[in-house]
Amino acid sequence: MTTDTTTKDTAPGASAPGTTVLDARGVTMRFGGLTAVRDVDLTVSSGEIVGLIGPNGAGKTTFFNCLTGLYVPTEGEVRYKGKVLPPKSFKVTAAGIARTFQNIRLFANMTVLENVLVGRHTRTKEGFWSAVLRGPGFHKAEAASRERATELLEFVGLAAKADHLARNLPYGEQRKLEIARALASEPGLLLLDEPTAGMNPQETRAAEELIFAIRDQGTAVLVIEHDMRFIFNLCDRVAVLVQGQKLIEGDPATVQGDERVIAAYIGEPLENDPGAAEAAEVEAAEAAAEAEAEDEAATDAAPGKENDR
Ligand SMILES: Nc1ncnc2c1ncn2[C@@H]1O[C@H](COP(=O)(O)OP(=O)(O)OP(=O)(O)O)[C@@H](O)[C@H]1O
Repeated sequence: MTTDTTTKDTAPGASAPGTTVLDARGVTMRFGGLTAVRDVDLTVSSGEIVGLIGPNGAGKTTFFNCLTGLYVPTEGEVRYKGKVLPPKSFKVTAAGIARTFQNIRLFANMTVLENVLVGRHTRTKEGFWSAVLRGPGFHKAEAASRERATELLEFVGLAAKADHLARNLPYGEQRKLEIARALASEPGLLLLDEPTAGMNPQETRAAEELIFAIRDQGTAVLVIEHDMRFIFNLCDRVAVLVQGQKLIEGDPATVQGDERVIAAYIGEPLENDPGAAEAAEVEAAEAAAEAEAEDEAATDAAPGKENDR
């Protein structure tokens, strides 16, 4: 299987290179007493890949949900191509923002091609149910949609599997199919939530190539990922969230070398960290267990000790 990354065509939703497509300002999201995202600013421009990283629970997915209409931010504003986003996810998709999810959400019993066709429903007069139920209106629009869907499957390297059921695809290909389905809505901004989760190194490399190709077609990309090597290799710019706040934003080399980022990832307790006492307790228990194991090993290795195995 190969990914056709040679095409340099411009994507239908693309803007001129360098145009700001996403402009999030002061985004704050509270759940009761918990502030999951606090006062985050972020822009993404056409032709750019931006990474959003941070330790578990840092607020990355919550921030994504604020960009896609799944959540309405408690405070702040999100603009797409200059317009404030509508507070409904299907309207956000229609406006031009598409996403994939941390947990793959395909129609497992539909074919690969049908999954992409469903992704086109925001771009056809026929709605979602028409695509699923194949009503009369569907057949009219089908030819054009089918052609575009086939192009997208070629683009992601799945054309040969168009008639396979989605559930029969290997994991890496299911992720590619999710991306093809997201691209079917002709986005100007693609949000990828952990696109390489569960992938082997080969699949990760293929995903990287695919995302570069998407960027090269003029689509802006914002990606959440825990695989640091992947993110620093892929992104033009990286923003780091820690405890809901943006710690730093910059080019990969700057972010990679920042001591605060390293501290956040290795779990160095922050000042007034409420979890610091528990972390110290766990650390002490681990050290004690390690010392005990070392003592046992030393006793076992002592000369004259009978080997009882
Ligand atoms: N719907 C919700 N209701 C209440 N709390 C929530 C909700 N969604 C997220 N949270 C909390 O907000 C915080 C941020 O969670 P979020 O999932 O955005 O982090 P994340 O950076 O995406 O984490 P991970 O890398 O583990 O996916 C966490 O403390 C989480 O428990």
